[in-house]
Amino acid sequence: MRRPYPEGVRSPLHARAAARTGDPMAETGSEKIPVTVLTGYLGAGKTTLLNRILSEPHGKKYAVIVNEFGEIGIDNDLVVGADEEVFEMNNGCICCTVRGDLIRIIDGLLRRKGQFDGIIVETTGLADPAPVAQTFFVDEEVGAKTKLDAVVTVADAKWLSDRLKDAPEAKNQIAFADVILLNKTDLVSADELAEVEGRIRGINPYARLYRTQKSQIEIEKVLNQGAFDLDRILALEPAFLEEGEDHDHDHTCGPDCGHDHHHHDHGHHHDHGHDHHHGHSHGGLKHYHDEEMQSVSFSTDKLLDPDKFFPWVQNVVATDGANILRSKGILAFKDDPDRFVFQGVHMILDGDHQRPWKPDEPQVSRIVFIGRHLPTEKLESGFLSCVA
Ligand SMILES: Nc1nc2c(ncn2[C@@H]2O[C@H](COP(=O)(O)OP(=O)(O)OP(=O)(O)O)[C@@H](O)[C@H]2O)c(=O)[nH]1
Repeated sequence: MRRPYPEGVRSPLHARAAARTGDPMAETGSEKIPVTVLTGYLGAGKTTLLNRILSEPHGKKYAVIVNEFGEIGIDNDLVVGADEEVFEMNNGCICCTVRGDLIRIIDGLLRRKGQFDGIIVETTGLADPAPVAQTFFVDEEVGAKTKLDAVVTVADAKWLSDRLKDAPEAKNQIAFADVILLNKTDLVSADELAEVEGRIRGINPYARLYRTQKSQIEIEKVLNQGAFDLDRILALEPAFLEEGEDHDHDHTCGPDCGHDHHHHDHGHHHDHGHDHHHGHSHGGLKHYHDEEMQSVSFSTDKLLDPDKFFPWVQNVVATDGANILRSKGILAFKDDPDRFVFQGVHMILDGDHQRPWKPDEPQVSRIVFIGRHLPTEKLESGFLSCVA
């Protein structure tokens, strides 16, 4: 049975935080099939990367799902690897039909469980990755058996800067990424490369970034990244935050440009308007922005109250979800020995217990929002008001 979020999200998410019994494997989702979403603007080098992954002697079997936009199936013919099964989604409308297609294909794959180790979804260069990524949160059956491992974005070192000016999808693809391949480095000078890297960092300071030619990269840096494991991403943060801000005045789409507005939940309004805690004494506020796209993160070493946190974060995404592309967090709740990790795409949230906090590990809660026009101070004071 499928239950579309968001009305369902309240109980499952909260219930999972509360439930301390049951099968621990199911709780952590460690048996779920990892899904890698491969994105990047037209011609950036996605298929090149996919072929590279599939050609390596990794001894694993991946199912590949190719999403094309208004084209006749070409990409699937370009994908190598006779052993791999390639499924094609070919629909005009990225926003709605693709999700249905994707769910249907994955459902079919799951019925043949055990035959593959991972799923790779190559999206069209014109796709906003949000609806694809959301599928893994929205659909209950798909979400129960698969987990979004990472969004991997291939960026064209030569053309990305231009596309950031005129193609909102290109910006979203960067903003969504957990891993970025800055590809085609052979086509630009060292200065140009530094410039485009700065622009990428202006949009997304958290992703792991690799400079590549012909999408050449070790497979371990792309697959099985565990996007849920924010440690790594957040560990990188301070250095990136010091690289300076990138002020460009590109116009990108407004809050209404998202392609997933058909399931918004507008039923709640925000009431966390307090503006105290502007000081950063709790580990504080960090932000980085390029005029429109921002990343803000907060942390606290005080334990959180789940009964405060979940209503708050659900209210935040219900209110500002159109502007929040991604949210991620590692949380330490009172009376809970486990780390709770969550991530969201726009107004859809998902989360689970991950593993026990280690004895010597500081129980610091960290949360990141990536998006446009973020109400930074409101977010910070709201987050800090969730302290138990
Ligand atoms: N010079 C240069 N060319 C590259 C590099 N990587 C890929 N290419 C070429 O760029 C072209 C596009 O690569 P693809 O891998 O098909 O790109 P894609 O992102 O799958 O393209 P779409 O399917 O159109 O979205 C091909 O001709 C590649 O050979 C690189 O690092 N340097």
